[in-house]
Amino acid sequence: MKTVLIATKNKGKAREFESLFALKGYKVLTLLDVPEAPDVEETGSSFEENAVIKAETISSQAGHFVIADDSGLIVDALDGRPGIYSARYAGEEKSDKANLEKVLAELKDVPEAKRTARFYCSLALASPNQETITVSGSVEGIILDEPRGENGFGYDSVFLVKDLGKSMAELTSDEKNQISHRAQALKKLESLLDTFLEREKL
Ligand SMILES: O=c1[nH]c(=O)c2ncn([C@@H]3O[C@H](COP(=O)(O)OP(=O)(O)OP(=O)(O)O)[C@@H](O)[C@H]3O)c2[nH]1
Ligand SMILES: [Mg+2]
Repeated sequence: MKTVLIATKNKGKAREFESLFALKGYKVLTLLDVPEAPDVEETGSSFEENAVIKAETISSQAGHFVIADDSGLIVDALDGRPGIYSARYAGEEKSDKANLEKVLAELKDVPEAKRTARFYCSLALASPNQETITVSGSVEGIILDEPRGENGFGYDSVFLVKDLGKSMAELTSDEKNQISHRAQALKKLESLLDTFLEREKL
């Protein structure tokens, strides 16, 4: 079976990539399968820069092609925060619960009309042999005033998907994988991936 290595240690992302790539006939490995993998420092100032840093660092160590995901929540009333700091918004321990509680507290007095937000995902495809490719996807929503739903991870339970009237955590994983920022970015990567992998053989 064809295998793809995703340079992530995030369990929620790993699950989603496993389902998304299963449809294409790929087995997914992540850095959760490589306990000795280093933590790559995200020193970039954009999602794209961080995705490229993670993909290039891991692909040069692994010696083959790798995909990395840098993603997060952009809240308009918070001037775009938590943005690239979404994973660590409430501190280095990376607690999903503490992160979303911090966002809810900051939006306490903000009315619904001003609670617009989007999830954004940048994917980078890197190899020691080729120029790195990046693609992105996003999905629009509104930040709820309390969590709804049990599925997903991160901020999903407070993110009302504009077009569906449900929080991201009220969607099944299949439903999330049809509309999410990650799914949309991956759709764009799909055709590029085939060409990229053909060139790897040259
Ligand atoms: O509710 C959510 N649904 C999503 O679909 C989603 N995608 C991203 N996020 C948030 O953004 C951070 C990424 O930060 P990030 O790209 O640096 O990843 P990470 O540090 O968690 O893992 P790694 O991939 O870097 O190893 C995550 O931790 C989450 O807080 C999401 N929240
Ligand atoms: Mg990270």
